[in-house]
Amino acid sequence: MAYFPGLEGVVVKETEICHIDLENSKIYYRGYDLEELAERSTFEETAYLLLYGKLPTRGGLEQFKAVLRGNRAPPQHVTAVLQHLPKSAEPIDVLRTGVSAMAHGEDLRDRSPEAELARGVRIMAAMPYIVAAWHRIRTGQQPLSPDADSHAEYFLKALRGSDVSPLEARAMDVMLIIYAEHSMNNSAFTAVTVASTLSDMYAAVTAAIASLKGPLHGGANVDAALMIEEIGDEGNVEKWVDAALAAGRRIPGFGHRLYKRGPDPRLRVLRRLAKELAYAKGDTKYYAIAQRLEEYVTAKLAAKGIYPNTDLYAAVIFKYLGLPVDINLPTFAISRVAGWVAHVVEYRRKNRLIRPTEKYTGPIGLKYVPIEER
Ligand SMILES: CC(=O)SCCNC(=O)CCNC(=O)[C@H](O)C(C)(C)COP(=O)(O)OP(=O)(O)OC[C@H]1O[C@@H](n2cnc3c(N)ncnc32)[C@H](O)[C@@H]1OP(=O)(O)O
Ligand SMILES: O=C([O-])CC(=O)C(=O)O
Repeated sequence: MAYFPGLEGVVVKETEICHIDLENSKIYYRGYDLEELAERSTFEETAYLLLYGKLPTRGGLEQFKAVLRGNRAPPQHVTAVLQHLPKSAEPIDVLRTGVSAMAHGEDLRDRSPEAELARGVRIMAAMPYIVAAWHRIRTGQQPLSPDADSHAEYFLKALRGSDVSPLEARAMDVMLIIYAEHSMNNSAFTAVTVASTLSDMYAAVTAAIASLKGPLHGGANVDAALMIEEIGDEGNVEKWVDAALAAGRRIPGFGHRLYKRGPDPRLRVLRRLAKELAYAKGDTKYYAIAQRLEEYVTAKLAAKGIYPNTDLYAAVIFKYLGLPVDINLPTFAISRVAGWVAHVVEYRRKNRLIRPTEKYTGPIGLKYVPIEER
């Protein structure tokens, strides 16, 4: 039997959701160039595209936005659960708990793709509230549910409790578009694996959030931000990187299972956006550190197939948007839920239980020894 550690190169499903063209450094959502979506679309429109397979008409988009608006506040018991959690709880863990809690009280017997899609949209709608409410509860403030035109603006307003500039709302919107989907990454695979047992969408998204948390996946956008803060000045980059590599550490925001021959294509958009925000805010320090990191680490590690990934500049952009560092990670989830739900629904239409196998390397035929004789 073939053995592929880390399932590298194994095809688990056919898909029409995302195509990554490694030769030409391009990503397509449902056939549309991600860079064009980042420039011309909105998160709501892109999420609709991922979920329903086509760009919405104006009426379709308005209807979708109304459904999101109508479901921003999760069932009341979810806020009550948040209010009882220890204030030290990490926002990504609280989001996992919040999404899991959303399931309670709902009749989950209908597991058809249509019913799961409707649940997925409700989860997507409520995630910004859960993350923002948790941040406010842990800092002794009341959760907010502000008026806002877009998902991005709502999230920033609910989190910060202050006005959001058009540039900030647009920057968050671009981040949500860029992070929304990326083929069979670990969290999407986790969601699909859970859903393949015919479990429900809440369970699949809860598990996907748990996967995203890890520092080899979404957690890197927190580690990259902490690294940039620790480096503190672009002049310190080389010393910091040399010391980290000498200690056998991995540099967060670098390396990728797919991008071994060049940087992550999403970087082109994010680098530009980070620069725009840096100059608009009159504070180029974090952008300069990321740029120097990109140059120095690439020069050192490209021969090994290590290039910058999305999380390097995502960390810079979130810093300029004023996000507390540990909110970077659930912000990724607020976006990626679009991809998770799209994959679960697509897979459910031709469901087959996911059940790989393994190669046993332990002993067999050992003789049982009674406990008193061991
Ligand atoms: C949105 C996302 O999820 S993007 C990914 C975010 N994750 C990170 O940024 C965390 C840092 N990066 C990593 O840990 C890895 O590059 C991964 C997990 C993303 C991809 O890993 P893999 O494809 O399994 O690469 P693999 O582990 O085989 O690494 C190949 C070699 O490069 C090294 N390497 C990989 N990433 C890094 C890094 N960030 N810094 C330094 N060295 C690295 C490995 O140690 C290994 O070296 P070796 O051959 O001397 O043992
Ligand atoms: O594809 C991956 O393995 C990780 C990644 O970049 C993502 O999920 O956006």
